[in-house]
Amino acid sequence: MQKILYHELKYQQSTQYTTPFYLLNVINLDMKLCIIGANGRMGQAIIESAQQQNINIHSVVVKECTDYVGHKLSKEVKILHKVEDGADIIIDFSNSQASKSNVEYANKYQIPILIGTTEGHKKSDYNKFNIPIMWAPNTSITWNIMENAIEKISLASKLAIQIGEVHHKNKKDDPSGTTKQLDDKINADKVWSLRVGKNMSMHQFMGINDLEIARLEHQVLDRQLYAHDALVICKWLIMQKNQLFIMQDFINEII
Ligand SMILES: NC(=O)C1=CN([C@@H]2O[C@H](COP(=O)(O)OP(=O)(O)OC[C@H]3O[C@@H](n4cnc5c(N)ncnc54)[C@H](OP(=O)(O)O)[C@@H]3O)[C@@H](O)[C@H]2O)C=CC1
Ligand SMILES: O=C(O)C1=N[C@H](C(=O)O)C[C@H](O)C1
Repeated sequence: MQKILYHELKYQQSTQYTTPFYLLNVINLDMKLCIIGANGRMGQAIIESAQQQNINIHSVVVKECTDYVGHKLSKEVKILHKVEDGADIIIDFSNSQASKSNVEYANKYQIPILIGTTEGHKKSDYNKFNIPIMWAPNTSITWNIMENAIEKISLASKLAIQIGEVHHKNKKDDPSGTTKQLDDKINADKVWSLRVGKNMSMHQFMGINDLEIARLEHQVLDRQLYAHDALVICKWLIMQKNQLFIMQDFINEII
């Protein structure tokens, strides 16, 4: 019998991103999706991921569009519904200024919304609404589990803390929304950021004292990760009550 080496097996299995088992009951739900910022890097990744998962893309919003009817898509997607005519959920990866008015709009038509944008706005801007809202500066489920661990480590041990991030050169905000949120929670002693290449996305934590060094790092190899996990979160969000949620609410309930 031919032996398959462990690393070969892993390689064969890992060529496509698969949904972790604990999320399968969430992912099987049906929903009609609206994507805001559909022509951007994340918008395109969401379209691709939704198509792979047979999720119904109901409507899209791009910058030039003023009446919330999708048009001028750079990928071929056939959708021309108005958002308010039947979308179950809105996913917003445009920019923070747009997000503020998008949430007003979502609230008017009672459509749950995931806010994926960073920079220039804060969670408390979205306290006053009566729809399910997810505030998600980083939609990676793995990262959010790590963020939870980092918070606990920072509380439990006396460490000098450094957090850092590396992102692609086209990223508009610096430091990243993820870094800002983490720093608000753990009050790091040093925060650094770098902008390199086209696709880079990495967050890092290091805590140090005389007796130990703790390091955690999360590197995203493809935006499909953020897109896939954002869609899982949307499926969870449409079942929730009218409230502002953070990613830790989702993590605590699902995992
Ligand atoms: N939560 C998460 O996990 C992640 C969050 N992000 C965040 O998502 C946001 C988008 O990132 P990315 O896709 O890389 O950026 P892009 O610039 O590639 O995409 C943003 C898109 O939104 C469009 N846009 C701007 N204003 C509006 C508007 N008023 N209505 C509709 N569309 C609009 C832009 O058009 P134009 O180019 O013409 O201005 C562009 O097509 C950023 O804030 C980023 O930090 C990114 C990755 C993961
Ligand atoms: O713009 C990006 O790319 C990313 N933005 C988010 C952030 O600002 O934290 C999430 C992730 O880092 C990718």
